[in-house]
Amino acid sequence: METVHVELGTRSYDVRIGPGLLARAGDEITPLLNRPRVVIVTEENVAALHLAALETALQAAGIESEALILPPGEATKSWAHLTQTVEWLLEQKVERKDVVVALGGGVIGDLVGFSAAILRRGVRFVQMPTSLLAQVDSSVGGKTGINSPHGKNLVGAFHQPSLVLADIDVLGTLKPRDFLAGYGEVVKYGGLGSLAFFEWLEDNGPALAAGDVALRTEAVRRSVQMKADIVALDETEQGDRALLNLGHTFGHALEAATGYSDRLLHGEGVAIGCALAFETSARLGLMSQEAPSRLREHLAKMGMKRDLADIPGDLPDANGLLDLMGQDKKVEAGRLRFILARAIGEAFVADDVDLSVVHRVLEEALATRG
Ligand SMILES: NC(=O)c1ccc[n+]([C@@H]2O[C@H](COP(=O)([O-])OP(=O)(O)OC[C@H]3O[C@@H](n4cnc5c(N)ncnc54)[C@H](O)[C@@H]3O)[C@@H](O)[C@H]2O)c1
Ligand SMILES: O=C(O)C(=O)C[C@@H](O)[C@H](O)[C@H](O)COP(=O)(O)O
Ligand SMILES: [Zn+2]
Repeated sequence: METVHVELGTRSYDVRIGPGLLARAGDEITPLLNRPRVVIVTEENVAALHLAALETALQAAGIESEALILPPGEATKSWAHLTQTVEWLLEQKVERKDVVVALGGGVIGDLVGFSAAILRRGVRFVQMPTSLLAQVDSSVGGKTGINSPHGKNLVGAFHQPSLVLADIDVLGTLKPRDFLAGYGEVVKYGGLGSLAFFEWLEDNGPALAAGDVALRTEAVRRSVQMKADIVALDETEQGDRALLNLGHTFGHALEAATGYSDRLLHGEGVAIGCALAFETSARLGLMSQEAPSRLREHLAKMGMKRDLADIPGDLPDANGLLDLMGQDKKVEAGRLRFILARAIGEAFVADDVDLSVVHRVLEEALATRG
């Protein structure tokens, strides 16, 4: 088993990564408990596949548990399900010193983390990420929240988990589309901070997607280590944490444009968004045209969405997409900021981007949709 430590002073915690962690959950969680009881929040798909195993593991360690099972999908990151979750936690008489377990993908992790942040002004929670996306990204770093009709993740809080248990075996039950969406965030790490990691993915991506547990563990470990290093330096995104947003200014606008639906999953939006951010960087003369082409080539080899043409149904025009970007949390004094790059692995936060260039990139990308 691998452990990545997230160093945040009194809010520090470990991320454990490896096969068989679900079965060890009781032993891992016991040291955190004030009494031998936890509450679990999960969703239907994950509950059907993995909740019984978790409950058995907790029972074996003498820990009682109750579970709330929510509907799956991005629409669950909503005011309605936040209310439902918080009211259920209160009904369960969850105390300040108790621990809430979030068992699921990024949707459950974000919703439950935010519920824990506001319940009795803050209770501890453990992330048990079950999707690739949640293991490499959303379970680590403490960004929690829900979506608003105005945009993605617009209501939330920074609330760090007390422990993250990433069981690599549970990735085996993911649908290929969900696995590849998570892979979009993995590629993002290479794109933002490490050409060496990107090259490793070019070599190992297909075997990793095919199910190799050692390669999956290594991809999760390296991604989480990169995120932990950035978060330790800038927990609340005053500066360089924004690099983790590579691809998201575009991606979040596309998710809003597609109604947070199955038309476009978050990780798919991120992959397309990374390609658009690289394309914009190349048009601005910051990087060679070879970089966006190489990124797209890798996404194509993995069988992933990489262009606006890969999104089914209608999309707004370039102005409409730029409008949606106006709700991005990186906006300062009314000005959009983008994560651009000088090369693969060399991203930076750009404050003064010529929006006519972004507009042209979007128009040309939209034109390929026929
Ligand atoms: N907080 C952060 O830092 C952060 C980072 C990245 C993404 N996010 C958020 O995460 C969300 C996306 O996360 P996601 O891609 O995990 O979505 P998700 O939680 O909807 O999971 C994707 C799909 O996989 C299914 N699933 C999950 N685990 C499974 C398993 N082991 N076996 C079979 N099916 C399984 C789910 O039921 C769902 O249908 C978005 O809302 C995004 O904004 C947050
Ligand atoms: O942890 C971060 O910081 C990230 O930006 C990670 C992203 O992958 C994630 O999607 C995050 O929720 C986006 O943040 P937001 O602040 O743009 O909502
Ligand atoms: Zn993301």
